[in-house]
Amino acid sequence: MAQGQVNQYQLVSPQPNLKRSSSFTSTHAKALKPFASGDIKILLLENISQAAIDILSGEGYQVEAHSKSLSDDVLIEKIRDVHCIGIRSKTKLTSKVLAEAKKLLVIGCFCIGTNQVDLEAAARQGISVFNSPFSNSRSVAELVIGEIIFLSRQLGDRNIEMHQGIWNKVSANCYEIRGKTLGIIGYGHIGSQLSVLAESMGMTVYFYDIIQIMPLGIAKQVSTLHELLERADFVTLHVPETEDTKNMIGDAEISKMKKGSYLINASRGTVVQIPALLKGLQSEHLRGAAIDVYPREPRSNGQNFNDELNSWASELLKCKNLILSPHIGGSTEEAQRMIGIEVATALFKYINYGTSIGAVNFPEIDLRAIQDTEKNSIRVLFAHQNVPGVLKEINQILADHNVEKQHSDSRGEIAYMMADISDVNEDDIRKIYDTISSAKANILTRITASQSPADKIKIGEIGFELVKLISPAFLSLRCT
Ligand SMILES: NC(=O)c1ccc[n+]([C@@H]2O[C@H](COP(=O)([O-])OP(=O)(O)OC[C@H]3O[C@@H](n4cnc5c(N)ncnc54)[C@H](O)[C@@H]3O)[C@@H](O)[C@H]2O)c1
Ligand SMILES: O=C(O)[C@H](O)COP(=O)(O)O
Repeated sequence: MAQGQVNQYQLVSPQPNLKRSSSFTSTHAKALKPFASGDIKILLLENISQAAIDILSGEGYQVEAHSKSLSDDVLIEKIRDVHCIGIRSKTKLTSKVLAEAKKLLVIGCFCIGTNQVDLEAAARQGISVFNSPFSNSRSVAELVIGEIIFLSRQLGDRNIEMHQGIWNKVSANCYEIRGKTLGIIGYGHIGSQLSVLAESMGMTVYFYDIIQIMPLGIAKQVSTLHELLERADFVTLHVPETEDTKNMIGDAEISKMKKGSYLINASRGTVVQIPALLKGLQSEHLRGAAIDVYPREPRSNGQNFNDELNSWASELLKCKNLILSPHIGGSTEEAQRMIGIEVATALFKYINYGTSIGAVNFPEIDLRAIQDTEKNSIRVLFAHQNVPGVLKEINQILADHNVEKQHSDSRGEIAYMMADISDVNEDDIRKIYDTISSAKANILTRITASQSPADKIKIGEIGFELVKLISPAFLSLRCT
């Protein structure tokens, strides 16, 4: 083991739903794979912040970072070999791609949206998924405020004209935003921040959400989407992509909007039907629109966005007072750094200690840190099918040992148990691992060091205790 690496050992059991290579699955002994932090491979795509790379490299992992997303073929090739993948909104982790991810333990979405990942398929394979639920909310809210002013003053068009050398000083159909009504669809992290900013600029705010939410400031919740559309001068969308929000805004909704109103979409490209938007702008029913997200988006910078938008792209580009931006709502230095730190921290805590707090598809559990009194301690992490009798079976195995602490929870079809066991020797580790990982309901069994008081040197020491427990033969079985 290279000097400076954290001595972290993880014994990863085969996942019954996946076809592991025969050498991996033939015997439990062969499946038992102690490995160090330096064996953990992390693939980061889509220009994830240096802050994340620093944290993950600092943990001793092998980090491969790419500035763009990968084609499906290359993604499948690469995902086969990694324990963790970090993505943003472009990379689609479908069940087909995940089926190839035999070693994958965890996915980090370095953004808010998680619609690009098949969350259920991931959970079924024992792969937990983390995101950053609010680190870019402020950036999106500020962008939308800017767009409201830009649209109201036709600033986008004046800017294009000036770049073409055209002086066109107009006040017709240019307005202050003070006293106008903002309609927010989706009053979550972004929608509610926006509400406060808009009110501070003299706007009246109404919002529509599927759940009852306490309004901030003097904003008012309305009970139907149509009511919101009829009231607002500006309609802005801040909903996640779900079955309900797909095609949420079409011809019928745009015709309900006030004549001369504006539409803003910085949520997901599937929420607004572009042909309907086009019709609204061409007929001048809408006085303008700002769009940050598209049904299909290019994979990397420099790619032609027209090709991606297909048939209606050229018509859209002819529209007046239409601001198009390349999905930059959350793209600020501040947001990317905060997201990098937040998600990378969740990833290493999951990899090292199994902590699943904040996971979006997995039961969320953690245990208090290991105490000095807990000598030669291991943490057993057991993701399993949520069926009756499993814990009884597992606790019969653990009953022979000193269980310092234990926590178990379920989420849908998946359950997850974490237990810290002290005073174990090499035979105990092997036996615990073999018996738990061969339980019928097993999805993924891991054995790792317990969490020390957030102190890497201490974790190293715990790992070092395990080095002494695990035979050299075990140590030579490394990640393949
Ligand atoms: N353009 C960007 O760069 C960018 C950046 C961040 C987030 N986003 C998108 O914005 C979305 C919202 O972000 P957030 O942090 O505010 O999410 P959030 O989960 O905090 O809030 C979403 C709100 O939408 C509501 N909602 C869900 N379905 C609805 C429906 N059918 N009708 C009305 N309301 C509904 C929810 O109840 C919730 O209050 C994200 O899911 C993401 O897709 C885009
Ligand atoms: O879901 C999000 O946070 C936004 O859509 C931003 O996505 P991005 O990180 O790909 O810019």
